[in-house]
Amino acid sequence: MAAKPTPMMEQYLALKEEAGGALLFYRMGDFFELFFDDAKVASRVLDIALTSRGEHGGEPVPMCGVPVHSAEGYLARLIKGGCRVAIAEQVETPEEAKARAKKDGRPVSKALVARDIVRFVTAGTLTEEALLEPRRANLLAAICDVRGAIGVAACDISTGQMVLEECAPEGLAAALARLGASEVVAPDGWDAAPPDATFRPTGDFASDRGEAKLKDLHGLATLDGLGDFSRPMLAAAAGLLAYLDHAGRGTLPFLLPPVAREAGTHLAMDEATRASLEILVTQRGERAGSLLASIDRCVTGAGARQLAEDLAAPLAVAGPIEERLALVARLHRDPLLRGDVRALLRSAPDVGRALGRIVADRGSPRDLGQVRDGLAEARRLRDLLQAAPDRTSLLDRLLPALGGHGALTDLLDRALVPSPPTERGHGGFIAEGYDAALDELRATSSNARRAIAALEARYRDETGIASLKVKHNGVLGYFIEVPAKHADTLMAPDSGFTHRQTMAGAVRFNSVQLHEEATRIAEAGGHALAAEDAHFEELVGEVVSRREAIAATAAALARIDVSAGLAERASEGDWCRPDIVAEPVLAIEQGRHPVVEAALAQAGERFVANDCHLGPRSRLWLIGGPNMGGKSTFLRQNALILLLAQAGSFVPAGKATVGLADRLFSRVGASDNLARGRSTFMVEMVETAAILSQATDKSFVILDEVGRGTSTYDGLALAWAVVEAVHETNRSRCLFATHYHELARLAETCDALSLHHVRAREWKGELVLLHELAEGAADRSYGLAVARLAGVPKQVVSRARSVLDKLEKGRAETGGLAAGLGELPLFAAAAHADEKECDALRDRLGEIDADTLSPRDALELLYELKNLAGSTEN
Ligand SMILES: Nc1ncnc2c1ncn2[C@@H]1O[C@H](COP(=O)(O)OP(=O)(O)OP(=O)(O)O)[C@@H](O)[C@H]1O
Repeated sequence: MAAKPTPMMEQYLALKEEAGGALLFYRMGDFFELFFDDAKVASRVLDIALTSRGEHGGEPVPMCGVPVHSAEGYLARLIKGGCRVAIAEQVETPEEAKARAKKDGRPVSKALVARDIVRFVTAGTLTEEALLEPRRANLLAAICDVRGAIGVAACDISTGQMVLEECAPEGLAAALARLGASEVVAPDGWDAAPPDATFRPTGDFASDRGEAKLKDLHGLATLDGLGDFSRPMLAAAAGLLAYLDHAGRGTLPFLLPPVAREAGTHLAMDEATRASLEILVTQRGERAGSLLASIDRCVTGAGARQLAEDLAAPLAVAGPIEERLALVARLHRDPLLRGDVRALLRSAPDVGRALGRIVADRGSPRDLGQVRDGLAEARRLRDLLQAAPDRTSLLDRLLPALGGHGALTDLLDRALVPSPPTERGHGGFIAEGYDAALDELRATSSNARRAIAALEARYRDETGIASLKVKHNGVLGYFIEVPAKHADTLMAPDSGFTHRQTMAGAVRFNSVQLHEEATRIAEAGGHALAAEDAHFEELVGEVVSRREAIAATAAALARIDVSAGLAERASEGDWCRPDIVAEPVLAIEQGRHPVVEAALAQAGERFVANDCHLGPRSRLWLIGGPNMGGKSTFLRQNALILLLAQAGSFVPAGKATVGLADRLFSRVGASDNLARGRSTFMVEMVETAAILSQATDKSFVILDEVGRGTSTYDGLALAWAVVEAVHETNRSRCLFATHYHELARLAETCDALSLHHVRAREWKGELVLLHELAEGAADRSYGLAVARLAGVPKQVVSRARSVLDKLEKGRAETGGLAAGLGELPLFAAAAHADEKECDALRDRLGEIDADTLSPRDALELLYELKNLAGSTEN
């Protein structure tokens, strides 16, 4: 029979049950211990030793532990490793536990300290400076379905921002891709949720609870003043708030009033487009090499976070884009002002995140210091900008938010030392002169310290022992120490010293005077600590009461940093301000790809700028040319230019006119893509299907070698049909790169399609890629020349040459791959023809009176119908 679990094990198991899927950090003295499977997971993720302790059910219990004082670093690694952690703290002292046991009549010696889970630490609920990346937002999102409409609530509890939105079920993946949340919460058993979501009870996602909770949180009678929130939005908000409440064990973090995100105000991009354009991270998941990394010149973490948000969700409305552009232009024109602004911002701490910690009750004296310094810097920035001529409308709106904190900064200035510590418990952060009583207590301590120093000198004199020292440690407090050989003098009964401890080479003593002085220090120290603690609470209260105004200041600082950073980037790279227009055009002169250009510059090479002119009469460009010729680069650079323009940035071009797009699509051919579980060709087709069903005449689409993941004939046929569909039905602006020369014949039937190619030359047998775009179809592929360039052995290339000669001869004789396509009706006509055949089938079916058919007639009819349908099969 297994032994009964110990009381401690019982307590552990109950807490573990409460922790559910989270690892349980069980506080034991100076350590957080983990047991059973939790210990195995943690020892693997943290690479720490797995030991065991006692037995449970006859088996040794696996265990590992981390010291409390360095727990943050371990937590960070566990969270990065995809774990969630429940922190179980001791919630009473051993003395209290004993007293409780005594009261209940239990043996005092076995009294167990009560423990409770005080917090769940999860990827989306972090506020600690050490656990957060300064330049990345940390979002928590909650999603749910209310009668077919999806509600999405997202917040960044490190800064308090909260956004609610609604979308169609098909839009959920794109919304989540845009948010890039660290953690997603969804109702139990909802299969449309991402599999790695945190699932919570369905009852948490009730819209009326969401509404009531938000009103309560912000002290409002109605939410109408904040925006128009739909039921799905409020249901998602309810799920989000319930999860935060659960994670914080009843304490909600800092949340600003929610903002409703309106549909149609932003440029829509799906997950595949984001991935292929490498906007925030590259396809390998790294920031270096992304668009963001190549344009981020922000000098503050908050600015970098805002820039990432701007790039993830560019705008689709001209007014706000122009406002952002005007501010970038103002700072671009004036390098001196820009330099001053950036210098001020550089020394501003992260006010938003410090505020987030303070409001969440996890703030430190250092956080108060950061709020003080950040607000002071904001005021200086306001003074600087207010004195500058030609302020833009955005700046005029931001300036008031930079000031208005005079009373608070004065208070913090007077109250805090210049660099307050991160530890609140040791005091030392309240400035001298702020509180006379505190100063007195400190004076008492330092007088006593001086008295102790004087005692040391006196005792040396009196005993004649020059090596006598007064020391201090955590266990004994103050004591007198002499080398063992002199101990006898102090051991004498009338010496005035009392023996405390004998060490290897030294002996320790106490004296009445020393004890008195030490007590004075301890008492004064204790009172001083209590006084500082009370001041800390008051100051926190002051900051909390102004939290919305402080958050507005933090947001204004971030926006100005983004604008100044973009202006800096524009002047570094000679970028231009784009003209934003409503018509569906994209006219780029001397456009460049910011990431490729920077990479080439590092290698000492020059990027060849190219023009792009898409408009109603020429909205689809078919681009051919050799491998490595620069087709993909050209496609992407134009997509990025449009994206940057709509995010309110200058663009890497000599001149740019950008017609606002509602959606941006980017697809790369199958083999360029990383395998994602499905066959690469399947992925390509799924993504192409999404474009054909969603792109509009306001969208911009780049398609790179669609169809190359399958056989030549299938690939060509698909590419042909896709180009026709985009041209005839979607009517989007589109750049289409292809290796199929045969597609050039589409120019004969599609009037808004034009042919282009990237230029190359063979010179003295070598291939020279000019990376220059020219009009007209590509003359040949240069595939073999590229293969030679890449180092394919000579014999293989020359063998390929003879195979190619044969193939080309065959093509000349038969008319090639596209022979016969001349007679093919246009896409729209073909689609119509399909409908007709389908209708014939329907008509015939309609004529049938099933009740009167004999079995023989039925069989014949089946053959007839099959025949009819046969003409539509392929
Ligand atoms: N405009 C340019 N100026 C200078 N170098 C360029 C330019 N465009 C591309 N390149 C260089 O050529 C390389 C290949 O470009 P890219 O991938 O765009 O070619 P591609 O035509 O799409 O090739 P493939 O058909 O093989 O996919 C780039 O990595 C870059 O180094």
